[in-house]
Amino acid sequence: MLSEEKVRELLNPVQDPFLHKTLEETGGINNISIKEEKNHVSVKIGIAKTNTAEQMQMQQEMVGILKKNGASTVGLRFEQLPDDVIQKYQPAAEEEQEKTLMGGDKQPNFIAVASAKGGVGKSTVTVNLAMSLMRLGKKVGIIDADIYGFSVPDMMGIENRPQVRGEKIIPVERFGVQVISMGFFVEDNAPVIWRGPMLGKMLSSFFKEVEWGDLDYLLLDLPPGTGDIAMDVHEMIPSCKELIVSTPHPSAAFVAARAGQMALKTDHEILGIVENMAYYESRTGEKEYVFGKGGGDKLAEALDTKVLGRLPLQQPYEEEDEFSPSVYQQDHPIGKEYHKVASKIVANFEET
Ligand SMILES: Nc1ncnc2c1ncn2[C@@H]1O[C@H](COP(=O)(O)OP(=O)(O)OP(=O)(O)O)[C@@H](O)[C@H]1O
Repeated sequence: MLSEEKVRELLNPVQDPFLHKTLEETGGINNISIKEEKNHVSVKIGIAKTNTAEQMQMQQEMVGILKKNGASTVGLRFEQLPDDVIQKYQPAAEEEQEKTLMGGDKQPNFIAVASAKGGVGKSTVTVNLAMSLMRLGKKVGIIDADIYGFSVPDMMGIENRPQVRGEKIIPVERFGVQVISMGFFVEDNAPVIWRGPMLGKMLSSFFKEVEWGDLDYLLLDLPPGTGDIAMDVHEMIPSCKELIVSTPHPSAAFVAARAGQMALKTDHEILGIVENMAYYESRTGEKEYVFGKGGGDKLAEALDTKVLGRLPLQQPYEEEDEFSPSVYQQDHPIGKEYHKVASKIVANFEET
């Protein structure tokens, strides 16, 4: 016959699946009751998140332990641990989870490139920022997760597909940057109806199943908006910092502010804002503010951050770049502006 002490002793080492601490440490074992005549054990368990697949697994594990040790029937009830307990252990648990995200010892600095709406140049900025970081001597990877259009491979002129080595996917290297795009895995870039959970899974397999090597920076080109995918990223990579791409039109900035607000809410640091299509520079060097002016500054003020760079509308008369029309070389005026943005970003990461 099991005693209350014995039940506690048996369950003490079981781990809270979210906090990665034992139930003994979290104080998660409550109200043990034993009905001797039926040899029935019931326990109330406190864990960080209830009604999850992890809870089911834990339940099976605990029922197994108690039955193996003599209980005929087991009744477990789960409740959420008090907030102060969760807050005490959560940060360490998140760090732990992040450490194992990509398998290796060293985790890269994560940058999520976000925009509130499509077509503002988020992918263009991702690609060029990656190039500039690489030119600063950093090892850089890109995950193109913008399900509304996987534009990174085209922008970088990538025609080959990733190789598979053993169980791992080898990213495509282009101009010294490692690239994985969801577009590599869909037939002819065919539109797919993506749903939040699918996307989250896809992202996490990009972390785990891709042989990234030791990266310094991993840039995520996210779908525009503040939807599920952004939430998934926030949850998976708490240390991820956000770069927001916006256009100079004040109302565009207003929309982008919503994305930024979410980053603030979830404690994500905002690196800053890149204002794209900020002006048009005529042949004579005059700047014309085709899409208005001041949006980036307004947004920066609203989000308590800075405008890291302003990129002009690309001039149509320029000769084709050696790479591809969207990738600027180091000595190109736009390439130089990206270099400045990249340097500020490196400084941000290196001082924190
Ligand atoms: N500064 C610029 N001047 C001229 N054209 C630009 C500029 N920035 C981006 N573009 C063009 O605008 C289009 C959209 O850019 P991009 O794909 O980078 O935006 P996006 O925000 O990632 O869009 P989506 O969310 O729809 O994928 C592309 O054709 C790109 O070449």
